[in-house]
Amino acid sequence: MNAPLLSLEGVSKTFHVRPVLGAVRRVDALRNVTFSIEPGKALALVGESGSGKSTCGRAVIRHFEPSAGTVRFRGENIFENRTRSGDRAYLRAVQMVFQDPFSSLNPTHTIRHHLERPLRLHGGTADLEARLRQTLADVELDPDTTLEKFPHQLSGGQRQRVSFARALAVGAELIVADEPTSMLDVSIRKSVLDLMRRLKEERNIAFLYITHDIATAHYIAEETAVMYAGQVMERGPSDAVIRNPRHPYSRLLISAVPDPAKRFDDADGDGLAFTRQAEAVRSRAARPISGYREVAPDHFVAYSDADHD
Ligand SMILES: Nc1ncnc2c1ncn2[C@@H]1O[C@H](COP(=O)(O)OP(=O)(O)OP(=O)(O)O)[C@@H](O)[C@H]1O
Repeated sequence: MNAPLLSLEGVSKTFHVRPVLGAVRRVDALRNVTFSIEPGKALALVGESGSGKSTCGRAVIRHFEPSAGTVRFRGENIFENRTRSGDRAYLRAVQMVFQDPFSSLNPTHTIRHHLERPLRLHGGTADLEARLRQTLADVELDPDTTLEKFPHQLSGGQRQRVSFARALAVGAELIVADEPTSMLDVSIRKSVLDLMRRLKEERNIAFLYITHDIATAHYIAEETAVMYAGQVMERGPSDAVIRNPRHPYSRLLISAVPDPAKRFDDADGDGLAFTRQAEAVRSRAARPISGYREVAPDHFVAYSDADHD
């Protein structure tokens, strides 16, 4: 196994929500999250809404400091010994691509403007025009028809490609892609995933791929981690986790994929029984995890001491 590019060790994040009325509410958005990603590889974080996926991505881009645990990039704790030049280097090396490319593109600027600045910061002004055109070509956009356009003149898929081009322009080594295809037409999702695969293979870029679409996790990521209530329930090779999920919660999540062969213990098609069973699985999965069992090489499944109660 190569040295990881990114590793999270026991990362937790607690938010304290202060409503206008009533007591402060504690939200344990991340609880003891551990995983790592090697250069040029992808890990998919899958889970339903509110499971903590985006919080995890935001910790990696240093949007906030975890309440506990460490995040390391190339072995260095990203929250320790910070310097201005180190911060700048990290900001370039770790880029985020969001669900809605509109939110990160300025509507009043052309695509040329969006890419020129990062390219200049990263590699100076030499051959700027050629690098600009190459960067667009790298994300399969035609420089002649794209450079002078404004974001609203592009399709959703093209805009998302511009987001990836910006990450390339600054020399990203890790891209945190938070639901990058969920706002796109189904017909073009695959082409954006294909682009991500190509960036991995040809540019050695690593991905933390955040999604609730487990089928796409399999397509892009060597490893998959299933999250629920801020905890990783199961992680391992995507094939193993998706085709042979071992944690009851992973089975429940995967049963939601429209594949009749994978229904969650619902042989008689009894919807109510399924709902009851699902609730029981969720409430057990929300208990604090005590540790992980390695059920197959690099395939870890959470257990809780409370399960024996
Ligand atoms: N800034 C914040 N303040 C308070 N609570 C927060 C904050 N950010 C996230 N949370 C809470 O943390 C939990 C995890 O949220 P998170 O957005 O990480 O989940 P998610 O799996 O990415 O969900 P989604 O797919 O809907 O984005 C949720 O209960 C959310 O309400």
